[in-house]
Amino acid sequence: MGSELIYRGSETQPSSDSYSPKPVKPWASVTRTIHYLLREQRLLFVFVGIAIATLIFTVFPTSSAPYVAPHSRFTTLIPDSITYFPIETQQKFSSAHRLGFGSANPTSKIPLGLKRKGLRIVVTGGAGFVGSHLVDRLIARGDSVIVVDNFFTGTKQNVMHHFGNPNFELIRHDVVEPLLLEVDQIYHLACPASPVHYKFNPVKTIKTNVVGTLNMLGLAKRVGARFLLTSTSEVYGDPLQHPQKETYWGNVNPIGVRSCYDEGKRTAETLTMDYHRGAGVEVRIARIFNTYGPRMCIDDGRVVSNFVAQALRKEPLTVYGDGKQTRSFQYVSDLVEGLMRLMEGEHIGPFNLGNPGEFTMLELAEVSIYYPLILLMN
Ligand SMILES: O=c1ccn([C@@H]2O[C@H](COP(=O)(O)OP(=O)(O)O[C@H]3OC[C@@H](O)[C@H](O)[C@H]3O)[C@@H](O)[C@H]2O)c(=O)[nH]1
Repeated sequence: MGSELIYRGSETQPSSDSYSPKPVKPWASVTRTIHYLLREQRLLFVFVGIAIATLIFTVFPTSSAPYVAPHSRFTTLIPDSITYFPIETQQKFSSAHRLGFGSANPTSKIPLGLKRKGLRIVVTGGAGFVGSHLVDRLIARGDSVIVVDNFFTGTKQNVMHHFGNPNFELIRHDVVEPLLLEVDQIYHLACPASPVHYKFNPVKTIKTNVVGTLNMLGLAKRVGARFLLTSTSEVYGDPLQHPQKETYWGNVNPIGVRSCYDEGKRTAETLTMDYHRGAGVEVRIARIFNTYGPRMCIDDGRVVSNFVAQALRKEPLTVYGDGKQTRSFQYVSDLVEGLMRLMEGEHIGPFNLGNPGEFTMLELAEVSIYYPLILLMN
């Protein structure tokens, strides 16, 4: 008897034992669902739910909406060229911007507990006097920095304290040649800035300013990076207004010995604004005034380093002309602070970065006699 209770799967069950339910009418389940929905105003709740969802998605569009440059006066879309990159890269890039991390909107609040995401930043001329101080600050902030420098006026010594840091890379490269790097921001500093250096090879100087800036703007457009041009107070030339405001168009000699730099930077500014208007690149323009500080070469040729070196050597100070020409001077850390704030801020057109006070060269000479003494006492 017991053995008969054991189910033998392989054996065919007698057809008389098999259960055969009544065939289901195909429309029965549909009518049941309709009845269910009509009872207790369930259909009404469904419609109310749909209406609420539609309202939410209309008022707060989701991440599938295309990114619109928040600071652009022309609210242009990020260029299609971002599709050159793998899908993960696109997602990383676009989500970083939408979340407001790093660059998109400095005023947007980062959710509590979420650490600021490090940016990938290229600094052209990053081994130079100003560039190396900027690199120090960016690395300290937690960003990944790629320095691009041809070492014409920059030196490895200025950045060698970062060698071995995984967030730091150094590329020997001249910006007059194109370069493709995947980055979020570009600080474009590469160009000799001291009159002695930029007059050394004027054709190379203007080429660096025009072709070099064109290449870096092309890179910014291609990868959707924000671009900062370091321009100069020299775009005002021999100014007829004091102090110079950004709205002043300047008084520049187009054929003088300084024109390779002055006109080169003016063209670089033009290119920068045209890439913004024409291609939607997010741009910043810093007009940098005379800057001094550590890592300035003693043979830089600019007036501060000349005066300090001469005073240390107890040589007479070389005041050119009548010494009544004026300049405004700023310490390098103030400039770097200004560059970073400008990059993260909203201002798109040119912005003066310099101390508002103006010194004559005669006044500076007096200060310089005492300044080296302070250095020696320390
Ligand atoms: O030994 C010197 C050197 C310079 N000078 C004078 O000091 C003034 C300042 O000259 P600098 O060589 O320091 O440089 P400039 O102020 O002309 O330009 C500098 O500052 C602005 C930056 O954007 C430029 O890139 C940078 O070259 C000039 O009038 C110059 O003739 C001297 O009187 N003696």
